[in-house]
Amino acid sequence: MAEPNNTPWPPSTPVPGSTPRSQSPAPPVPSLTPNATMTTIPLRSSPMVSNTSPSRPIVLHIGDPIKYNPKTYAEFSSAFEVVRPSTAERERSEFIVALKERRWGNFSAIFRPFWGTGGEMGRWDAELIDLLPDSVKVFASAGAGFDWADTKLLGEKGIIYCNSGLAAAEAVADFAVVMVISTFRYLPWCMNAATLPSLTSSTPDTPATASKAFQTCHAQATAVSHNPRGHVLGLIGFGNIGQQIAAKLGPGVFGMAIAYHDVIRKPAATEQQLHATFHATLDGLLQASDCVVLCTPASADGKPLITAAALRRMRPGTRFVNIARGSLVDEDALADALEQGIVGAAALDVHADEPRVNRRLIAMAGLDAGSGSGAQPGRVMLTCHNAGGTVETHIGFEELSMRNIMAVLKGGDAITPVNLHFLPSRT
Ligand SMILES: O=CC(=O)O
Repeated sequence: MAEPNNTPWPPSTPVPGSTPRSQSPAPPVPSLTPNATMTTIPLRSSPMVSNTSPSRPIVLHIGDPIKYNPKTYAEFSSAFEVVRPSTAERERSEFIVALKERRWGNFSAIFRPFWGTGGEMGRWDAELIDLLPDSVKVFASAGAGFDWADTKLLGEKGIIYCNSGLAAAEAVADFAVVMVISTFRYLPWCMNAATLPSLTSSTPDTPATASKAFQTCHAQATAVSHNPRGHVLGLIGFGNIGQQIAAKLGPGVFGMAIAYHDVIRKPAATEQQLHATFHATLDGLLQASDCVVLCTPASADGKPLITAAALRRMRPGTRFVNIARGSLVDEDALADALEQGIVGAAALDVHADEPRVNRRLIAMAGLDAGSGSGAQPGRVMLTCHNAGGTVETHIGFEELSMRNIMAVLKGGDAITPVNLHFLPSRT
Protein backbone atom coordinates (compact mmCIF):
# COMPACT_ATOMS: atom_id res chain seq x y z
CA MET A 1 0.00 0.00 0.00
CA ALA A 2 2.88 2.35 0.65
CA GLU A 3 4.27 4.46 -2.08
CA PRO A 4 7.63 2.88 -2.22
CA ASN A 5 10.12 5.56 -1.41
CA ASN A 6 10.80 9.15 -0.55
CA THR A 7 14.13 9.57 -2.26
CA PRO A 8 15.19 13.20 -2.71
CA TRP A 9 15.39 13.92 -6.41
CA PRO A 10 17.47 15.12 -8.10
CA PRO A 11 20.26 14.19 -5.73
CA SER A 12 22.48 17.18 -6.49
CA THR A 13 21.99 20.86 -7.30
CA PRO A 14 18.83 22.10 -9.03
CA VAL A 15 18.92 22.53 -12.79
CA PRO A 16 19.58 26.19 -13.71
CA GLY A 17 16.40 28.01 -14.55
CA SER A 18 14.30 25.62 -12.50
CA THR A 19 11.04 26.68 -10.94
CA PRO A 20 11.58 28.12 -7.44
CA ARG A 21 10.93 25.64 -4.70
CA SER A 22 8.00 26.15 -2.42
CA GLN A 23 8.68 27.83 0.91
CA SER A 24 6.28 25.43 2.62
CA PRO A 25 7.64 22.54 4.67
CA ALA A 26 7.10 20.12 1.79
CA PRO A 27 9.18 17.00 1.43
CA PRO A 28 11.89 17.22 -1.26
CA VAL A 29 10.22 18.24 -4.49
CA PRO A 30 11.63 17.15 -7.82
CA SER A 31 13.31 20.02 -9.60
CA LEU A 32 12.95 18.78 -13.10
CA THR A 33 13.21 21.17 -15.96
CA PRO A 34 14.25 20.53 -19.52
CA ASN A 35 17.98 20.72 -19.93
CA ALA A 36 17.50 22.47 -23.25
CA THR A 37 14.71 23.72 -25.46
CA MET A 38 12.10 21.07 -26.15
CA THR A 39 13.24 18.83 -28.90
CA THR A 40 12.49 15.41 -30.22
CA ILE A 41 15.59 13.31 -30.59
CA PRO A 42 15.45 11.03 -33.63
CA LEU A 43 16.52 7.54 -32.68
CA ARG A 44 17.37 4.55 -34.72
CA SER A 45 14.27 2.47 -35.05
CA SER A 46 14.71 -1.13 -34.08
CA PRO A 47 17.68 -2.39 -36.04
CA MET A 48 18.26 -6.10 -35.74
CA VAL A 49 20.86 -6.32 -33.00
CA SER A 50 23.55 -8.96 -33.05
CA ASN A 51 23.50 -11.43 -30.17
CA THR A 52 27.22 -11.32 -29.74
CA SER A 53 28.38 -9.11 -26.88
CA PRO A 54 27.82 -5.46 -27.85
CA SER A 55 30.46 -2.92 -26.96
CA ARG A 56 27.88 -0.99 -24.93
CA PRO A 57 24.89 -2.37 -22.99
CA ILE A 58 21.69 -2.30 -25.05
CA VAL A 59 18.67 -0.34 -23.80
CA LEU A 60 15.26 -1.22 -25.25
CA HIS A 61 13.42 2.07 -25.54
CA ILE A 62 9.65 1.56 -25.83
CA GLY A 63 7.53 4.52 -26.94
CA ASP A 64 8.22 7.94 -28.38
CA PRO A 65 11.67 9.47 -28.68
CA ILE A 66 12.67 11.68 -25.79
CA LYS A 67 11.67 15.33 -26.10
CA TYR A 68 12.80 17.39 -23.17
CA ASN A 69 16.20 16.40 -21.85
CA PRO A 70 18.71 16.30 -24.71
CA LYS A 71 21.76 16.76 -22.47
CA THR A 72 20.91 13.80 -20.32
CA TYR A 73 20.01 11.87 -23.43
CA ALA A 74 23.41 12.63 -24.97
CA GLU A 75 25.05 11.09 -21.91
CA PHE A 76 22.60 8.18 -21.93
CA SER A 77 23.00 7.35 -25.61
CA SER A 78 26.76 7.57 -25.50
CA ALA A 79 26.83 5.08 -22.64
CA PHE A 80 24.29 2.67 -24.15
CA GLU A 81 23.14 1.31 -27.48
CA VAL A 82 19.55 2.58 -27.55
CA VAL A 83 17.20 0.50 -29.68
CA ARG A 84 13.65 1.69 -30.24
CA PRO A 85 11.06 -0.72 -31.68
CA SER A 86 8.64 0.79 -34.20
CA THR A 87 4.98 1.34 -33.33
CA ALA A 88 4.03 -1.83 -35.23
CA GLU A 89 6.68 -3.84 -33.40
CA ARG A 90 5.24 -2.67 -30.07
CA GLU A 91 1.86 -4.29 -30.73
CA ARG A 92 1.64 -7.31 -28.46
CA SER A 93 1.72 -10.12 -31.03
CA GLU A 94 4.67 -8.64 -32.92
CA PHE A 95 6.42 -7.73 -29.67
CA ILE A 96 6.21 -11.35 -28.57
CA VAL A 97 7.60 -12.57 -31.90
CA ALA A 98 10.47 -10.07 -31.62
CA LEU A 99 11.28 -11.10 -28.04
CA LYS A 100 11.28 -14.77 -29.05
CA GLU A 101 13.67 -14.18 -31.92
CA ARG A 102 15.88 -11.90 -29.78
CA ARG A 103 15.46 -9.17 -32.38
CA TRP A 104 16.84 -6.59 -29.98
CA GLY A 105 19.71 -8.71 -28.71
CA ASN A 106 20.55 -9.27 -25.08
CA PHE A 107 19.38 -5.91 -23.81
CA SER A 108 20.14 -4.80 -20.28
CA ALA A 109 17.38 -2.29 -19.62
CA ILE A 110 13.84 -1.39 -20.66
CA PHE A 111 13.13 2.33 -20.92
CA ARG A 112 9.62 3.78 -21.19
CA PRO A 113 9.88 7.55 -20.83
CA PHE A 114 6.25 8.45 -21.59
CA TRP A 115 2.78 7.63 -20.44
CA GLY A 116 1.01 8.04 -23.74
CA THR A 117 3.17 5.65 -25.74
CA GLY A 118 5.18 2.55 -24.95
CA GLY A 119 2.26 0.62 -23.50
CA GLU A 120 1.09 -0.83 -26.82
CA MET A 121 2.20 -4.37 -25.90
CA GLY A 122 -0.23 -4.37 -22.95
CA ARG A 123 0.36 -5.68 -19.49
CA TRP A 124 3.83 -6.88 -18.58
CA ASP A 125 2.72 -10.26 -17.25
CA ALA A 126 4.36 -13.69 -17.27
CA GLU A 127 3.75 -14.04 -21.01
CA LEU A 128 6.11 -11.13 -21.74
CA ILE A 129 8.39 -11.30 -18.72
CA ASP A 130 9.27 -14.96 -19.30
CA LEU A 131 10.55 -14.01 -22.75
CA LEU A 132 13.01 -11.41 -21.50
CA PRO A 133 16.69 -12.21 -21.89
CA ASP A 134 18.57 -12.92 -18.62
CA SER A 135 20.63 -9.82 -19.34
CA VAL A 136 17.80 -7.44 -18.29
CA LYS A 137 18.63 -5.72 -15.00
CA VAL A 138 16.31 -2.73 -14.85
CA PHE A 139 12.96 -1.51 -16.20
CA ALA A 140 12.53 2.25 -15.74
CA SER A 141 9.22 3.77 -16.65
CA ALA A 142 7.10 6.88 -16.69
CA GLY A 143 4.19 6.82 -14.28
CA ALA A 144 3.68 6.83 -10.56
CA GLY A 145 1.43 3.78 -10.78
CA PHE A 146 2.82 0.45 -11.91
CA ASP A 147 -0.26 -1.74 -12.11
CA TRP A 148 0.54 -2.35 -15.78
CA ALA A 149 3.58 -4.50 -14.87
CA ASP A 150 3.92 -7.53 -12.62
CA THR A 151 6.68 -5.99 -10.52
CA LYS A 152 6.81 -9.06 -8.26
CA LEU A 153 7.59 -11.37 -11.14
CA LEU A 154 10.11 -8.89 -12.55
CA GLY A 155 11.78 -8.75 -9.14
CA GLU A 156 11.87 -12.53 -8.85
CA LYS A 157 13.71 -12.58 -12.19
CA GLY A 158 16.22 -10.10 -10.76
CA ILE A 159 14.86 -7.10 -12.68
CA ILE A 160 14.54 -3.85 -10.72
CA TYR A 161 11.41 -1.87 -11.65
CA CYS A 162 11.70 1.89 -11.15
CA ASN A 163 8.61 4.09 -11.29
CA SER A 164 8.51 7.87 -11.69
CA GLY A 165 6.15 8.84 -8.92
CA LEU A 166 8.63 11.38 -7.68
CA ALA A 167 8.33 13.31 -10.94
CA ALA A 168 4.51 13.33 -10.81
CA ALA A 169 4.08 14.02 -7.10
CA GLU A 170 3.72 17.77 -7.28
CA ALA A 171 1.18 17.70 -10.11
CA VAL A 172 -0.88 14.98 -8.45
CA ALA A 173 -0.81 16.77 -5.12
CA ASP A 174 -1.93 20.06 -6.71
CA PHE A 175 -4.83 18.28 -8.36
CA ALA A 176 -5.74 16.59 -5.09
CA VAL A 177 -5.94 20.01 -3.43
CA VAL A 178 -8.51 21.11 -6.03
CA MET A 179 -10.47 17.90 -5.54
CA VAL A 180 -10.47 18.18 -1.75
CA ILE A 181 -11.70 21.77 -2.05
CA SER A 182 -14.36 20.59 -4.50
CA THR A 183 -15.75 18.19 -1.92
CA PHE A 184 -16.04 21.04 0.59
CA ARG A 185 -17.42 23.59 -1.88
CA TYR A 186 -19.43 21.55 -4.47
CA LEU A 187 -17.49 22.89 -7.44
CA PRO A 188 -19.39 20.79 -10.05
CA TRP A 189 -22.63 22.38 -8.83
CA CYS A 190 -21.13 25.88 -9.04
CA MET A 191 -19.66 25.29 -12.49
CA ASN A 192 -22.62 23.48 -14.05
CA ALA A 193 -25.11 26.04 -12.81
CA ALA A 194 -23.08 28.85 -14.37
CA THR A 195 -22.84 27.13 -17.76
CA LEU A 196 -26.30 25.55 -17.92
CA PRO A 197 -27.39 26.83 -21.38
CA SER A 198 -24.36 25.35 -23.11
CA LEU A 199 -24.88 22.00 -21.35
CA THR A 200 -28.32 21.53 -22.85
CA SER A 201 -27.83 22.72 -26.39
CA SER A 202 -30.41 20.30 -27.86
CA THR A 203 -33.16 21.92 -25.76
CA PRO A 204 -31.77 25.35 -25.02
CA ASP A 205 -32.71 26.75 -21.66
CA THR A 206 -34.57 29.95 -21.53
CA PRO A 207 -32.72 32.79 -19.85
CA ALA A 208 -35.19 32.35 -16.99
CA THR A 209 -34.25 28.70 -16.37
CA ALA A 210 -30.56 29.45 -16.60
CA SER A 211 -30.82 32.35 -14.24
CA LYS A 212 -32.83 30.22 -11.77
CA ALA A 213 -30.04 27.58 -11.74
CA PHE A 214 -27.50 30.34 -11.16
CA GLN A 215 -29.49 31.97 -8.40
CA THR A 216 -30.33 28.65 -6.69
CA CYS A 217 -26.66 27.68 -6.66
CA HIS A 218 -25.64 31.14 -5.49
CA ALA A 219 -28.12 31.00 -2.63
CA GLN A 220 -27.96 27.34 -1.63
CA ALA A 221 -24.41 26.13 -2.25
CA THR A 222 -23.30 28.67 0.29
CA ALA A 223 -25.48 27.03 2.91
CA VAL A 224 -23.80 23.65 2.62
CA SER A 225 -20.22 24.61 1.76
CA HIS A 226 -17.45 24.62 4.36
CA ASN A 227 -13.86 25.75 4.70
CA PRO A 228 -11.42 22.84 4.90
CA ARG A 229 -9.63 24.53 7.84
CA GLY A 230 -9.95 22.57 11.06
CA HIS A 231 -11.24 19.40 9.35
CA VAL A 232 -9.30 16.14 9.46
CA LEU A 233 -7.69 15.09 6.18
CA GLY A 234 -7.19 11.32 6.17
CA LEU A 235 -4.52 10.18 3.71
CA ILE A 236 -4.42 6.53 2.73
CA GLY A 237 -0.78 6.16 1.69
CA PHE A 238 1.93 8.53 2.86
CA GLY A 239 4.61 8.32 0.18
CA ASN A 240 5.80 11.24 -1.93
CA ILE A 241 2.31 12.14 -3.12
CA GLY A 242 0.60 11.79 0.24
CA GLN A 243 3.28 13.86 1.90
CA GLN A 244 3.02 16.64 -0.67
CA ILE A 245 -0.77 16.72 -0.24
CA ALA A 246 -0.22 17.00 3.51
CA ALA A 247 2.27 19.84 3.02
CA LYS A 248 -0.17 21.75 0.82
CA LEU A 249 -3.36 21.21 2.84
CA GLY A 250 -1.93 20.96 6.34
CA PRO A 251 -1.74 23.42 9.22
CA GLY A 252 0.64 25.89 7.58
CA VAL A 253 -1.51 26.61 4.54
CA PHE A 254 -5.11 25.37 4.31
CA GLY A 255 -5.23 24.53 7.97
CA MET A 256 -6.40 20.93 7.84
CA ALA A 257 -5.36 18.43 10.52
CA ILE A 258 -3.37 15.63 8.86
CA ALA A 259 -3.94 11.96 9.62
CA TYR A 260 -2.56 9.02 7.64
CA HIS A 261 -2.49 5.28 7.35
CA ASP A 262 0.29 3.41 5.60
CA VAL A 263 1.71 -0.08 5.87
CA ILE A 264 4.99 1.50 6.89
CA ARG A 265 4.90 4.16 9.57
CA LYS A 266 7.00 7.15 8.52
CA PRO A 267 9.90 8.45 10.65
CA ALA A 268 9.02 10.72 13.56
CA ALA A 269 10.78 13.64 11.84
CA THR A 270 8.49 13.34 8.81
CA GLU A 271 5.39 13.13 11.01
CA GLN A 272 6.51 16.17 12.97
CA GLN A 273 7.39 18.22 9.92
CA LEU A 274 3.99 17.54 8.36
CA HIS A 275 2.04 17.55 11.66
CA ALA A 276 0.76 14.12 10.72
CA THR A 277 -0.93 11.62 13.04
CA PHE A 278 -0.42 7.96 12.22
CA HIS A 279 -3.29 5.44 12.36
CA ALA A 280 -2.16 1.84 12.48
CA THR A 281 -5.37 0.57 10.88
CA LEU A 282 -7.41 1.68 7.89
CA ASP A 283 -10.58 1.53 9.98
CA GLY A 284 -9.01 3.84 12.55
CA LEU A 285 -8.17 6.38 9.86
CA LEU A 286 -11.61 6.19 8.26
CA GLN A 287 -13.32 6.74 11.61
CA ALA A 288 -11.15 9.79 12.35
CA SER A 289 -11.38 11.61 8.99
CA ASP A 290 -13.65 14.31 7.57
CA CYS A 291 -12.13 13.93 4.10
CA VAL A 292 -10.42 10.74 2.93
CA VAL A 293 -7.90 10.83 0.07
CA LEU A 294 -6.63 7.69 -1.61
CA CYS A 295 -2.98 8.10 -2.62
CA THR A 296 -1.61 4.59 -2.61
CA PRO A 297 -0.68 2.13 -5.40
CA ALA A 298 -3.25 -0.36 -6.67
CA SER A 299 -3.48 -3.56 -4.65
CA ALA A 300 -1.34 -6.36 -6.06
CA ASP A 301 -4.45 -8.57 -6.38
CA GLY A 302 -6.43 -5.75 -8.08
CA LYS A 303 -9.04 -5.83 -5.29
CA PRO A 304 -10.67 -2.65 -3.96
CA LEU A 305 -9.67 -1.17 -0.64
CA ILE A 306 -12.69 1.09 -0.44
CA THR A 307 -15.45 -1.48 -0.20
CA ALA A 308 -18.99 -1.25 1.19
CA ALA A 309 -17.58 -2.33 4.58
CA ALA A 310 -14.87 0.34 4.52
CA LEU A 311 -17.41 3.00 3.52
CA ARG A 312 -19.56 2.03 6.51
CA ARG A 313 -16.63 2.89 8.80
CA MET A 314 -16.64 6.51 7.61
CA ARG A 315 -18.22 9.37 9.51
CA PRO A 316 -21.63 10.43 8.12
CA GLY A 317 -21.09 12.94 5.32
CA THR A 318 -17.38 12.19 4.89
CA ARG A 319 -15.81 13.55 1.72
CA PHE A 320 -13.87 11.17 -0.50
CA VAL A 321 -11.16 11.78 -3.13
CA ASN A 322 -9.37 9.26 -5.38
CA ILE A 323 -6.26 10.35 -7.28
CA ALA A 324 -4.64 6.88 -7.07
CA ARG A 325 -6.18 4.04 -9.08
CA GLY A 326 -9.81 3.29 -9.93
CA SER A 327 -9.42 -0.39 -9.07
CA LEU A 328 -9.01 0.59 -5.40
CA VAL A 329 -12.67 1.63 -5.14
CA ASP A 330 -15.88 -0.39 -5.39
CA GLU A 331 -17.67 2.35 -7.34
CA ASP A 332 -21.18 0.95 -6.91
CA ALA A 333 -20.64 0.79 -3.17
CA LEU A 334 -19.46 4.41 -3.32
CA ALA A 335 -22.58 5.42 -5.28
CA ASP A 336 -24.70 3.65 -2.61
CA ALA A 337 -22.81 5.49 0.13
CA LEU A 338 -23.39 8.84 -1.62
CA GLU A 339 -27.10 8.05 -1.94
CA GLN A 340 -27.26 7.12 1.73
CA GLY A 341 -25.34 10.23 2.82
CA ILE A 342 -22.49 8.19 4.31
CA VAL A 343 -20.33 10.03 1.80
CA GLY A 344 -21.35 13.65 1.38
CA ALA A 345 -19.29 14.52 -1.69
CA ALA A 346 -16.64 12.83 -3.80
CA ALA A 347 -14.02 13.67 -6.42
CA LEU A 348 -12.57 10.97 -8.63
CA ASP A 349 -9.78 11.46 -11.14
CA VAL A 350 -9.36 7.73 -11.75
CA HIS A 351 -11.99 5.15 -12.56
CA ALA A 352 -12.33 1.39 -12.28
CA ASP A 353 -13.04 0.81 -15.98
CA GLU A 354 -11.29 3.67 -17.78
CA PRO A 355 -12.12 5.23 -20.16
CA ARG A 356 -15.66 4.42 -19.02
CA VAL A 357 -16.98 6.31 -16.01
CA ASN A 358 -19.59 4.87 -13.64
CA ARG A 359 -23.03 6.10 -14.78
CA ARG A 360 -24.43 6.44 -11.28
CA LEU A 361 -21.53 8.68 -10.34
CA ILE A 362 -21.96 10.73 -13.54
CA ALA A 363 -25.59 11.29 -12.58
CA MET A 364 -24.48 12.66 -9.20
CA ALA A 365 -22.13 15.12 -10.89
CA GLY A 366 -25.03 16.91 -12.56
CA LEU A 367 -27.55 19.48 -11.46
CA ASP A 368 -30.51 17.07 -11.51
CA ALA A 369 -28.89 14.77 -8.99
CA GLY A 370 -30.22 16.61 -6.00
CA SER A 371 -33.81 17.01 -7.03
CA GLY A 372 -36.20 15.39 -4.62
CA SER A 373 -33.49 13.48 -2.75
CA GLY A 374 -32.60 16.19 -0.29
CA ALA A 375 -28.98 15.79 -1.41
CA GLN A 376 -26.91 18.50 -3.01
CA PRO A 377 -26.60 18.51 -6.79
CA GLY A 378 -23.11 18.41 -8.30
CA ARG A 379 -21.55 16.62 -5.37
CA VAL A 380 -19.29 14.40 -7.45
CA MET A 381 -16.37 15.84 -9.41
CA LEU A 382 -15.18 13.54 -12.18
CA THR A 383 -12.04 14.06 -14.28
CA CYS A 384 -10.17 12.07 -16.90
CA HIS A 385 -7.09 10.70 -15.08
CA ASN A 386 -5.52 14.13 -15.33
CA ALA A 387 -3.93 14.54 -11.90
CA GLY A 388 -0.31 13.85 -12.80
CA GLY A 389 -0.48 15.30 -16.28
CA THR A 390 1.68 18.39 -16.64
CA VAL A 391 4.63 19.22 -18.85
CA GLU A 392 6.82 19.30 -15.75
CA THR A 393 5.77 15.74 -14.96
CA HIS A 394 6.71 14.57 -18.45
CA ILE A 395 10.08 16.28 -18.21
CA GLY A 396 10.64 14.49 -14.93
CA PHE A 397 9.49 11.11 -16.25
CA GLU A 398 12.11 11.24 -19.01
CA GLU A 399 14.91 12.49 -16.81
CA LEU A 400 14.25 10.14 -13.91
CA SER A 401 13.91 7.05 -16.13
CA MET A 402 17.25 7.77 -17.78
CA ARG A 403 18.92 8.46 -14.43
CA ASN A 404 17.57 5.21 -12.97
CA ILE A 405 18.96 3.18 -15.87
CA MET A 406 22.33 4.94 -15.77
CA ALA A 407 22.56 4.36 -12.03
CA VAL A 408 21.81 0.64 -12.21
CA LEU A 409 23.83 -0.19 -15.33
CA LYS A 410 26.82 1.68 -13.97
CA GLY A 411 26.68 -0.47 -10.84
CA GLY A 412 25.01 1.97 -8.44
CA ASP A 413 21.67 1.98 -6.67
CA ALA A 414 18.40 2.65 -8.45
CA ILE A 415 16.86 6.00 -7.49
CA THR A 416 13.20 4.98 -7.37
CA PRO A 417 12.95 1.18 -7.24
CA VAL A 418 9.61 -0.31 -6.20
CA ASN A 419 10.30 -4.04 -6.09
CA LEU A 420 13.64 -4.56 -4.35
CA HIS A 421 11.95 -6.75 -1.75
CA PHE A 422 11.19 -9.32 -4.46
CA LEU A 423 14.75 -9.58 -5.77
CA PRO A 424 16.28 -13.01 -5.05
CA SER A 425 19.41 -11.54 -3.45
CA ARG A 426 17.29 -9.62 -0.93
CA THR A 427 14.88 -12.37 0.19
O1 LIG B 1 -1.65 7.76 -13.02
C1 LIG B 1 -0.62 8.28 -13.22
C2 LIG B 1 0.64 7.69 -12.95
O2 LIG B 1 0.67 6.49 -12.67
O3 LIG B 1 1.65 8.40 -13.00
